[in-house]
Order: sequence, then structure tokens, then C-alpha cells
Amino acid sequence: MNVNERIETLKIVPVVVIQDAKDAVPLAKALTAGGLSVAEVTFRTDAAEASIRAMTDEFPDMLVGAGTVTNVEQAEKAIAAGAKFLVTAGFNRAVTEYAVENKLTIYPGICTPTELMFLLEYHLTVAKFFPAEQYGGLKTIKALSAPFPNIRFMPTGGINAGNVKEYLADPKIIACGGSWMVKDSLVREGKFDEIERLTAEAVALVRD
Ligand SMILES: O=C(O)C(=O)C[C@H](O)[C@H](O)COP(=O)(O)O
Repeated sequence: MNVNERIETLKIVPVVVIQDAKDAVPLAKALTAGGLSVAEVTFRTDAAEASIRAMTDEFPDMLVGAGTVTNVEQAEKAIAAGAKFLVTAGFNRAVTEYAVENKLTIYPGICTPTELMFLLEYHLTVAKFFPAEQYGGLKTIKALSAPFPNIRFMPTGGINAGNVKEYLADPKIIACGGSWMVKDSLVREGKFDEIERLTAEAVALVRD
């Protein structure tokens, strides 16, 4: 299976913020035990690179990607550390070109038709739709799908246990990103049992 197929099977991509790389392995363990062997580790903190490396070393089968990538240097660091995919919050031409040239999976962030059209230039077919709820959620995705039927979406931002099923019912949606099972405070406070419980709950919710 390629990365898109794995993400589509998993249905949910936990978006994580790790302040201290020592939390990376316990977090990966909790997500995996909860049934979600995938994480988007955001480059919002300095611990991202070391966290990706620790997670992929300890859990080589886990699908670990890098999120909030804002420049090529971060993308290179993420890939060298073992990241299997890149995510950007908004469309970044340099990062997208780097990914395409190196045949890496990238989900560029978009929320307008204009931004979506940048994907077409690179023959990409899956966009992160961010911030999903704030930019009209499913209604906007359906509207964007009309002129761009070949594009699929990974909505992220404001998705939770209450609305994830509604998103996933739409065939245009490959998976949903979200932090509701991995809130920053739970990671900071080392509440990995709670993360595992919330992850298992999320998995059960979206099981067919
Ligand atoms: O950091 C990034 O690159 C982002 O795009 C932001 C995250 O995707 C959202 O913070 C997740 O959204 P919530 O589930 O509402 O917390």
C-alpha cells in the first residue's frame, strides 16, 4: 500500500505537538495501542525532528509524517529523520516542488479554489483542507469538488468525535486530521493512558 492508501485505511491522522522528544515514544506507543499507527508530528516545536526519529526507530511500521512544514530545510530534516509524508498548513511552492521532485508524499494545505489550482500544476490529487470547520467544512468541500472532481481531501481543524463520521461518509475525503485524542495538555502531562483510551474510542467510532 502507498501512503495515500494507508491513510485512507486508517481514516484518522492524529496531529501531534511534542514539546519534549522524550514524549515521542510513549505517545507512539499509546497511538499504536489505541489502533492508530499513524501521526503527523508538527514542526511547531523544536522537538519535531528528534521525535520523528525516535518514533520511526522504535515503531518502524508506524506511518509517521511531518506537519506544519514551512520550508525545505524542515522537509529535508523530517525525511532524513524517517518521515513518510509531509503536510503543510497552507500551500508552499518550494516545499511542494521539493516533495514532487523527490517523489515524496505531500498534502499541501488549501482552503480556496485558487490554492487548490496550485495542486493541479504539480499533478497532486490530495489536499489538506485547513482549517476545515472554520472554512465551511463539508459544504465547502462539496462545492470545491464540483469543478475539481479529481481532487480528494484530508480535512483538518475543528474535527472531533462529534463530526468525524459525517466527514468520512463523503467519498471525497481520504481521512480526517485532528488533535482531539492527542491534546497538547495530555502529552505535556504524560497522560498516555488517556491518549490510548481516546484513540481507541476514535477508532471504534469510525469502524465500518
Ligand atoms: O499545525 C498544523 O500544520 C495545522 O494545520 C494545524 C493542525 O492541523 C490543527 O491544529 C489540528 O486541528 P485541531 O484538531 O482543530 O486541533
